[in-house]
Amino acid sequence: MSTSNRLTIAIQKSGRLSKESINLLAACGVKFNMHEARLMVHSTSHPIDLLRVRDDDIPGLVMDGVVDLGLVGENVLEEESLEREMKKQASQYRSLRRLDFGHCRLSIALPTEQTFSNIQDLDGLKIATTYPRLLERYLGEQGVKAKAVMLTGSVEVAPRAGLADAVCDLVSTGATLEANGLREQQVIFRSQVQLIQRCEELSDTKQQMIDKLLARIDGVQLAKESKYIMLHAPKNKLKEVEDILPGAERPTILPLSHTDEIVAIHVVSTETLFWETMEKLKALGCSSILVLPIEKMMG
Ligand SMILES: Nc1ncnc2c1ncn2[C@@H]1O[C@H](COP(=O)(O)OP(=O)(O)OP(=O)(O)O)[C@@H](O)[C@H]1O
Ligand SMILES: O=P(O)(O)OC[C@H]1O[C@H](OP(=O)(O)OP(=O)(O)O)[C@H](O)[C@@H]1O
Ligand SMILES: [Mg+2]
Repeated sequence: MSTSNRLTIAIQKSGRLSKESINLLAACGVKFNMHEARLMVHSTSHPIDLLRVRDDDIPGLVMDGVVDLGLVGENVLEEESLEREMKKQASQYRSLRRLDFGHCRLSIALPTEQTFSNIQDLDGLKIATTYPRLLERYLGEQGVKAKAVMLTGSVEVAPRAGLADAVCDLVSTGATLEANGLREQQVIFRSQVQLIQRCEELSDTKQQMIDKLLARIDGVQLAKESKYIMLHAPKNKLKEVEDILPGAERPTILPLSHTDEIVAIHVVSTETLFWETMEKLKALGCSSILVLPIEKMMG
């Protein structure tokens, strides 16, 4: 695989990260004809192949140099790194970008009725988790002597099933913990998706493709954070308007037909335009205030 000039990217086959991984590539202009059953998918627009696997396998595939790139949560990435370091296996990779999806945290949770005042209360407990290395590292740092019990799924039922006293699992909204009578007590790791690359030098062709992809990813991320703001403003209030517009250091000012008193202002802003600011603009005499999403950006 690594000798060909086709770039290989490992993504999660089906789960929390699948859709957004595909969407990110699509937003970068890399197109695929997805078929649920196909584990290897060739891009129809670029010499890029997708390998659709379980997310747990992605860090290892990159670290072993089987694929060139991988999109994976930092929780899985760090767990695999620690595991491999312990076993003295290859654990190197290059972090290319942190991406704005798959945000979650790894937290220790106890049954709601159980009291918890500080981390030492975990001493002597059994904690069920899919991330034993991350948990053991945290407990070690805190000097807590608790036991990690490895479960690959349904971690939240462990206390009720009598398998453990507590859990250490991924949390986003907290709904899963609540539904299982558990209360989040301590965050031990915060995670989002990373794009990673294997360490060995790649051919110039592949590296150029990656560099181009990264520039596009940056453009997509920037566009996601930015808004295009348009409004009509009284010419004699321009200074006040510019002062309250977020990120409006160099706005475009355009004349309007049939009037010398009003101009159009266009500005790209990476900050949120809050309702309060829009109301202030209106009070200054501005009108036709539009806030539009941006699809792509390049500096
Ligand atoms: N509730 C959540 N909100 C946001 N991101 C999450 C959430 N839960 C998990 N994630 C992130 O998404 C990744 C994949 O989660 P998912 O539940 O799909 O994994 P999985 O069940 O282990 O799937 P697989 O079958 O691929 O092993 C997690 O490793 C984490 O990085
Ligand atoms: O705090 P919440 O918003 O409830 O999210 C947390 C849940 O999300 C993840 O599971 P997922 O729903 O992806 O299913 P899985 O465990 O079956 O993979 C995670 O393993 C938790 O169980
Ligand atoms: Mg998994």
